[in-house]
Amino acid sequence: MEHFLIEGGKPLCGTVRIQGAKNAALPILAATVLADGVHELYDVPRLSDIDVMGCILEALGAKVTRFGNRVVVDTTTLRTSHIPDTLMRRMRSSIFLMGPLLSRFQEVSVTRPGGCAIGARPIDLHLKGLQMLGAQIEETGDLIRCTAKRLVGTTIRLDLPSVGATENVMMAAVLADGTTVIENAAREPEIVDLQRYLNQMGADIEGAGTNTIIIRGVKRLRPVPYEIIPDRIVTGTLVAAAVATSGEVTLTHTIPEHLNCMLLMLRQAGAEIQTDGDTLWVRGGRELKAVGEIQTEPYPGFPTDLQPQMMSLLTLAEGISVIKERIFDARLKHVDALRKMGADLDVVDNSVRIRGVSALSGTQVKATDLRAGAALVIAGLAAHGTTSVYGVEHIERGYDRLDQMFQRLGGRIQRVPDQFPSMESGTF
Ligand SMILES: CC(=O)N[C@H]1[C@@H](OP(=O)(O)OP(=O)(O)OC[C@H]2O[C@@H](n3ccc(=O)[nH]c3=O)[C@H](O)[C@@H]2O)O[C@H](CO)[C@@H](O)[C@@H]1O
Ligand SMILES: C=C(OP(=O)(O)O)C(=O)O
Repeated sequence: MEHFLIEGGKPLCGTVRIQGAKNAALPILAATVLADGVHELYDVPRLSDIDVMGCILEALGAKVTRFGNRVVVDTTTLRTSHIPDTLMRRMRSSIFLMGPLLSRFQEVSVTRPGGCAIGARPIDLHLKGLQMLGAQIEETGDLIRCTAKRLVGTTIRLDLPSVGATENVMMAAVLADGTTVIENAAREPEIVDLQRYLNQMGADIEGAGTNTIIIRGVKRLRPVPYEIIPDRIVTGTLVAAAVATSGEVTLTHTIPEHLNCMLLMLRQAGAEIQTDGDTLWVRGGRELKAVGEIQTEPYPGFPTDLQPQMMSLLTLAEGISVIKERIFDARLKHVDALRKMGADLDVVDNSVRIRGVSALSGTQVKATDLRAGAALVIAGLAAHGTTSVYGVEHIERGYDRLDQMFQRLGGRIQRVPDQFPSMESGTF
């Protein structure tokens, strides 16, 4: 096992190109099973979650090959719609295959997906959506078997705007008979990207990005080459790191408007931010100011996937800020590690009251999930002294070589082997 060893206190400086978006690439890879043929996807980040999706597609019979950031998926050899439990459990996004496999094979069998330990993450809305399209669902022990001779379009009102359920229903409905309307749909940019991809394959979908998505079923789809959008969460992570270290960073290959809510907060905190087309420039002020209250919300609100990183930054902002996590019920596991680094944080229910301190100090901390890991790396880069961040495997789910990205910005971060295996097992 390896960990990140960070020598903090150096402002980040320089230019980085942002990777393709994990949360766009995963459903798009799942959607390849909707059409027979050879699919070419560009700007697919090198992440462990993408590797797991590749393994699942191969277990289904597809051939998956990576050439740098281009991934080629040949779905002509698909032969089964059963996903083994060991693969289902490896990430949340395994569930994205349910809708497309049901559409292609008229049946799919899966177990519950795994994923980061950030709270209960039921799949009731996914199942309800598929049922409303005409699927029969049987649960035997851990196995969920879903069958449908025919999927038929209907109006589906989601109880809450779930990103995954919106995407799963879109993918199941695209080849269904008639028209499906998803009301109270999630509006995230990755859903717009999925719509764009499916439409280029021959689908007839409109409304992604609003809370009503209309999917008119078509007879067939065909493979098309497609480039994944830039990752807004990685962009936000780098912006937060630049501001936390009082650095000056230029990010290329971004879509700045996907981060409007966070950029507004950072300007309030004292950062200077400019955008020009797909380039985002940020300079952290020397004195950071608290920002009042931030609540995580579905897009276009403040993203839960940037909450831990924003918290790291606000631990250094003068005054009191409050962050309330409203999407997941257990996404505050980074709080203890930040406290260990000297942050002044009080937790009440799902709210954290942050009293800014003048400095953090380096120590040994452990990432408990993907974005918590990114937050601890930011804290380490800003802290005095040396920080060791364990749990790198969580970070690799969503960041394409995070250490090298920060090194390019002058960050003193290295990936080093764990000397004491016991560090991995609970000395934190
Ligand atoms: C691969 C991917 O795109 N992951 C993102 C996606 O996850 P994911 O699609 O899993 O997140 P959802 O939008 O579905 O979850 C939002 C909330 O809805 C609840 N819920 C969801 C489905 C369901 O059937 N029943 C239910 O109650 C969840 O427990 C959670 O409290 O959106 C999240 C919210 O922006 C992000 O943090 C994740 O990074
Ligand atoms: C929670 C996340 O991802 P997933 O839904 O894949 O677990 C994330 O990207 O922060």
